[in-house]
Amino acid sequence: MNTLDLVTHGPVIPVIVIDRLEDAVPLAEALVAGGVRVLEVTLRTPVALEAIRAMCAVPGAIVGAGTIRSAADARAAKAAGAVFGVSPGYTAEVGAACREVGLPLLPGVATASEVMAAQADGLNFLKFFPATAAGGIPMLKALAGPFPDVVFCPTGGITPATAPDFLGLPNVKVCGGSWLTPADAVKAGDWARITQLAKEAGALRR
Ligand SMILES: O=C(O)C(=O)C[C@H](O)[C@H](O)COP(=O)(O)O
Repeated sequence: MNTLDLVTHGPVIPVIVIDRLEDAVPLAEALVAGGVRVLEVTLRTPVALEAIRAMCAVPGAIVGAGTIRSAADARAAKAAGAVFGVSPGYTAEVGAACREVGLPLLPGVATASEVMAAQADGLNFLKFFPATAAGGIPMLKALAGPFPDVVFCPTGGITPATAPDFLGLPNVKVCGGSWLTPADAVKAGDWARITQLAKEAGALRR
């Protein structure tokens, strides 16, 4: 798989935090039912790898691991069944580990130097993180000049209200965000609400 294939499934990649393993499968099913198949599960919680393993069995789900910060994270994500990895920033170590284990990487960048480092390692589809705090739409427009060959997935601080403006940029093909899986909805097991949020995200135009 090429990470750019991920953009063909819809305009939003949900960023998911799983605290309770038993939420993993119903949450993935709720998102897929709403038409959102590409799922980024952050490695922020102790059950994240087990959650990835469980979610991979959900028909239609395309499960990746977020918060890849080290070679060990890349190896663990691959072993858990993740089909892509997302990192908040980029290091050559993480890039090399992902290549070694065969985990397509969507690496995070926030500056021109980081774009250059990622491109030097052959990566041209990049997460712009933290999108809003790091300059938002003006920054993405500015980066389009020197980097016409880079496609971005802005993530961080994006809302349903601001997503359409990001998605309207020529160098943005998809955006990421946690709003599809509000913590209170997950805690309450309100899967219908998550399916509805997924449907609304899928309808955002780009
Ligand atoms: O753990 C990670 O590496 C991440 O994935 C960071 C997330 O991309 C942002 O936290 C997105 O979160 P929101 O700003 O709530 O949409």
